[in-house]
Amino acid sequence: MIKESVFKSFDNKTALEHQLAERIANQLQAAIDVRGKASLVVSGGSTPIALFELLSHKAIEWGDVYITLADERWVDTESDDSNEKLVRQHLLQHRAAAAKFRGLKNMFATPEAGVDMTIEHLANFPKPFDVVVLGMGNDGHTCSWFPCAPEIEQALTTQALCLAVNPGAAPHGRMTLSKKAVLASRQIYLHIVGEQKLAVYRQALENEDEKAMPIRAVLGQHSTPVDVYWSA
Ligand SMILES: O=C(O)[C@H](O)[C@@H](O)[C@H](O)[C@H](O)COP(=O)(O)O
Repeated sequence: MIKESVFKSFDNKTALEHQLAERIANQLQAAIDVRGKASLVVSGGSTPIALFELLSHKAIEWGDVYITLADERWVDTESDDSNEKLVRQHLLQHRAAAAKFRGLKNMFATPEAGVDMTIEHLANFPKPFDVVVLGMGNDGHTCSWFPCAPEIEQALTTQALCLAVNPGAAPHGRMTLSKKAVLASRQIYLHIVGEQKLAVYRQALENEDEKAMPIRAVLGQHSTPVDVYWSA
C-alpha cells in the first residue's frame, strides 16, 4: 500500500482550477521574491487547458518565470498533437506571455537524436523546479512514463534530466523528463478530473509496482511534496 498524499477534492473542475491556479501563482511569486526567478513545469493533455488560461491572467512577475514541459510528443510544434502548441495557445498569453518558455522538441528527426540538445536547453532553468503540474493517463502513466514503453525502466532509473520514449500503445515518439528530474522539485501537483481517473488513482495506491503504474513513482515517495487535486 502507498501512503496517501495530500488529496484535495472539488465538486467541479472550475473550483479546482481557480484554487490550483491561485496556489501555483503564489508559489511562483514567492520563489521570485526569495530567489529572483521561478520555474514551472507543465503537462500536456486535455486536463490543464482551463488551468493554463486562469494562470495566464495572474498578476505575478512572469518575466522571471521559466516554463517547460514534463513531456512532449515528437511532432512539429505547429501540430495539434504538440504540447508546446497547447502551452503557447493557452498559457503563454496575456500576462504570462512575458514568461521564458523552453519546449522539449528540437530540429532533430527523432527524440533519441534530440535528447542531448533538449537537456542543454534546460541547463539554465532554475532548479530544483519550483512547481511541477502532472496529469495521469488511465493506464497509470504520468509524463511520458508509459507502462507499455520499452524505456520505462530507464525513465524510472536514469540520472539524466530527459530521455526519449517510444510508447507502444500511444501515438508518437516522446521526450520526457525522468523520474529523477521530476522528483527534484519543490512541489508537485497531480491534476486529475473525473471518476475514472479517481479509480485509477485509488488503484495506484494499492501497491508499489512502478513499472505497472508509473504514477506510483510520484505517489510512493514522500521526500517531494505531492498534492493531488481531483474534481468530479
Ligand atoms: O502529453 C501528454 O499526453 C501528457 O503530458 C500526459 O502525461 C498527460 O498528462 C496524461 O496523458 C493525461 O492526459 P489528459 O489530461 O488528456 O487525460
